[in-house]
Amino acid sequence: MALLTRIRGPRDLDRLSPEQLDQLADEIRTFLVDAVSKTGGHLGPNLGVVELTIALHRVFDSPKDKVLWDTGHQSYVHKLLTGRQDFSKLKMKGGLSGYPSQAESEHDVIENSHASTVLGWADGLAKANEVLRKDDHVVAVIGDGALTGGMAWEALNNIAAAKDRPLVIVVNDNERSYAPTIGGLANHLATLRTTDGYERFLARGKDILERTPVVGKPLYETLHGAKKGLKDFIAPQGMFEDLGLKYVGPIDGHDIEALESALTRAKRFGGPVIVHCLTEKGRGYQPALQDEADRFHAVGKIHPDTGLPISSSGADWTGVFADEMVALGKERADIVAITAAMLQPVGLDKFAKAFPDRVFDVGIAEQHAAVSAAGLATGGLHPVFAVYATFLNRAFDQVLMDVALHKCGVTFVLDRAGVTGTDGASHNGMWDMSILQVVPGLRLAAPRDADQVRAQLREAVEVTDAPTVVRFSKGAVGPAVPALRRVGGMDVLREPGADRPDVLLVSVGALAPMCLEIADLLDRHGISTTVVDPRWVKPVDEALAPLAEQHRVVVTVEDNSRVGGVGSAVAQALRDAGVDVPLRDFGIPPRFLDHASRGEVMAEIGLTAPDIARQVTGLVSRLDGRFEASTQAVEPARD
Ligand SMILES: Cc1ncc(C[n+]2csc(CCOP(=O)(O)OP(=O)(O)O)c2C)c(N)n1
Ligand SMILES: CC(=O)[C@@H](O)[C@H](O)COP(=O)(O)O
Ligand SMILES: [Mg+2]
Repeated sequence: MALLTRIRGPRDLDRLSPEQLDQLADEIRTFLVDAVSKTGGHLGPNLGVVELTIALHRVFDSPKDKVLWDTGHQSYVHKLLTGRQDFSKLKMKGGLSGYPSQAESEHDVIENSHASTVLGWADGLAKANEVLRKDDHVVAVIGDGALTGGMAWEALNNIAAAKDRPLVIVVNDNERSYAPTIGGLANHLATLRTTDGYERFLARGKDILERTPVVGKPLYETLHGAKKGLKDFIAPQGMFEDLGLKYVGPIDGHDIEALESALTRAKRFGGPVIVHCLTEKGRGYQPALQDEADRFHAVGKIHPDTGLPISSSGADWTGVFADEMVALGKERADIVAITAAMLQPVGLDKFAKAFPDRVFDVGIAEQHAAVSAAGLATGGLHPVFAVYATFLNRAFDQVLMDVALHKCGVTFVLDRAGVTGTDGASHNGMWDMSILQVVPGLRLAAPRDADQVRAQLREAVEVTDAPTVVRFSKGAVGPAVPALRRVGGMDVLREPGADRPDVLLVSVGALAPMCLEIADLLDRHGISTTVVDPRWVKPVDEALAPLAEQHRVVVTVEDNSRVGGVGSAVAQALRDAGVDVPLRDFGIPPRFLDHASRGEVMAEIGLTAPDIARQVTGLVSRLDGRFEASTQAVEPARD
């Protein structure tokens, strides 16, 4: 790492020779494989942008110039070149974030990790430069996958309209999101990729053309003068230029010299310009290149030599869903699946293999996925849209106005719900149960174990006149949590050992084992507890209020924001039913949570059995005190 360790900031790149730059690129790849194999992280995307990042930081002057990354997962090389080379705790508590982070560096302008936002940011920053008469440059790097998101096109529509507002858009085209990028845009990029376009034609022939005079001028200048007509003659430039954006490319994204030349021209252009760079995801690392599924998009800890995972985790929630979808698909020909560019991560790859004609990858387009699902349902099918909980945030209006208002039978399967931890604030699935509470008719299931995932998915796809949601956690699924009996639609998981129970503990989803542990701890303090799993947390089960009435305190525990979540809904249902039992809701505080392991985050926010048991014990003793105090106060009066 002779060169890399000497790079403290982007300007240290300026003095390196072309040979040294190539050596630096090699060192960076070695560093990435070595570091990320120890911690896990986004290996494939970063291996693909090594030369591009070097070139960007040589041509532009960050942080004066703003370099933005969409989605943000490929910013590791940028981190390495901007003074952050300690990757030993990548994505861990106290270590580097897996995404751009303002707290880490002045070179990180935005903190992003939800895709397709960067062109909007760039548009705003470029407009601010114009209004404030600043000459800083704005550069937005966007992948071919992120470019499938509708927000990117809303931004392009604005960007293209201002011909004199400088903005450099680098399209990092590696032909893949996780899997190969799909759709008309992907096809168009493929055409541009293989076309010997105008730029390339001119660049290749420049020497000859400059030496060839035509009517007193070199042919090169003559051709430049002819511009558009000539371009169309050589190769249609397609939609970027038709939109009004200057197109430069395609450029070999692993050739630093070619990249610098293209970026320098783009920087001088004085208007919006697209620089189309061709890169290879997983470049230089055989295990990644051989991984057809996702080119090591995001790995756990791996053996650096083989790329094999260090430990294979047991059955996970996603896998349970994946298998049940295949079973359902065999039973019902009307069930179809939708993914927003995450076929494998959400477990729909098995369904796709079994029923290739019944799965739709819509690109990184959650809003469109929801509306398209409404169309599929109206057309007579039952769509299951499997998506990470945090990414459904994007499609709230579509769930409300298209799916729910139209009473469409669409099932949303929310993977990675609750605290996910290491991906930081943006990836925790902690808002779904709040935002979805307000959707009329929507029913939401939070299965507590694998059996319940299967059972509740089946119940969900039976619903034909409303949206249904099934949400589950990230990672390994725990052992089955048996029910003792059913009250209404709810499972009683633990009966109180007393005639007059103290606490009704309402457990949400995967937190069932923790709630049983809380009940055991309370038992040791003489507090008797019923633990109930409502299974369907929206609407609140009608049997809950009568059950609550038999207890002295209701406690809800959920891995969702405390604001507007299940606890709030239960409190409202009890009020509506005229049940006056004190309620204490435990959930995630309404703040953005720093990256750390799931366990560390849960401990930090007090979502652990000992923490909750301590607080409930305090609450019950305070109630006891109040009861005794009011008895004492009343007694003298009676005398
Ligand atoms: C709104 C949203 N949906 C889904 C994702 C998950 N996701 C992260 S990266 C990625 C693929 C990005 O592809 P591309 O932009 O081409 O970048 P590459 O990894 O190929 O470099 C997806 C789907 C996300 N981050 N944000
Ligand atoms: C950048 C992004 O949004 C995804 O790549 C995400 O980080 C993957 O998360 P999982 O590792 O939980 O699949
Ligand atoms: Mg890509």
